[in-house]
Amino acid sequence: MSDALPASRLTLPAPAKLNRMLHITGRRADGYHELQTLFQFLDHGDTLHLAPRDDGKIRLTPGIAGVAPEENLIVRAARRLQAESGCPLGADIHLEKRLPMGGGLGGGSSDAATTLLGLDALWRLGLTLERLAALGLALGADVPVFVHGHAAWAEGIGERLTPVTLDTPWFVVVHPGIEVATPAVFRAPELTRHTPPITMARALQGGASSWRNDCEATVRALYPPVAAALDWLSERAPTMLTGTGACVFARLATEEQADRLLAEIGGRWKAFKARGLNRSPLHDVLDR
Ligand SMILES: C[C@](O)(CO)[C@H](O)COP(=O)(O)OP(=O)(O)OC[C@H]1O[C@@H](n2ccc(N)nc2=O)[C@H](O)[C@@H]1O
Ligand SMILES: Nc1ncnc2c1ncn2[C@@H]1O[C@H](COP(=O)(O)OP(=O)(O)OP(=O)(O)O)[C@@H](O)[C@H]1O
Repeated sequence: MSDALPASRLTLPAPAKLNRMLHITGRRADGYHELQTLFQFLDHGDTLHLAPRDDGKIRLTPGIAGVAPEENLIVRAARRLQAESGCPLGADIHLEKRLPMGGGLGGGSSDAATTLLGLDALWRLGLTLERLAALGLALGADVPVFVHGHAAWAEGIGERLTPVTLDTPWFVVVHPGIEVATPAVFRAPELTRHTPPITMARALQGGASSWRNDCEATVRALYPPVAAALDWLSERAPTMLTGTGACVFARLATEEQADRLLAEIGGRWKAFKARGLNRSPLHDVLDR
């Protein structure tokens, strides 16, 4: 690391993810659930602007309503990176938030991963993706896939990753207007926790029409607005829940079909269209 303050500043994407399928295969002694899931990125997400500071302070603007600065995953990621590397530099970080919170789109995890990779570059630390992913895992189960930046088959709690290449359809993502608390879904007694593990080859061979999300029945029961959005969209295109919700996504073959569906949704819900991506746009920008 050089002594001089690096002059550069970076504008970086923090893309959303979808869980194209999600099975719950068990529960560990610490309460965390063993999953098998396929992660894919979207060409839609938050944007972070990062600039180094020479006084070691981490300043985030604007804050997120309801999230204290020291709890914000961006600030926590920056502090962990300082602690891990001993770097004396700080950062000014400006967040353009587009992804709904508690949406199952991994917004907070993606913001954390973009912070780790962005500050590693700005502070010229040269940490490996493996080390950054290990740092990130302590912040959230979904951080490692955003750090590695490739669509993946994930096992464990989401940290054992194998890169995959999935179909890249268009999606219409609908936010049913409520926030789902991930811990509440994982605490629910009726959640199915014993789907027999399958091989990655079998999951991929079945293809999109065979994929499902084990959280769906529980989320439907706990959050009727999610059930309503799933029912309405399913009549128009193959539709699934991402993560533990609240967002649901319809799969379309063409952008025109996505536009038609968005038009039909009108003002009923907040919704956006996006294309599935097998490589994170963050890694395209940073060329990692
Ligand atoms: C379900 C997924 O959306 C799939 O992508 C994610 O694994 C959830 O990731 P996340 O929102 O980053 O969740 P975390 O902040 O790691 O965990 C929130 C809470 O959900 C529960 N949790 C989460 C992940 C997991 N594999 N098992 C769990 O039981 C735990 O009670 C945990 O305290
Ligand atoms: N930078 C951040 N962006 C969003 N949420 C944050 C951030 N920092 C902390 N949080 C907290 O994390 C919680 C989960 O946010 P997030 O957007 O990651 O949910 P999610 O899309 O459901 O994620 P997942 O798919 O990983 O379950 C929020 O409710 C909020 O309290």
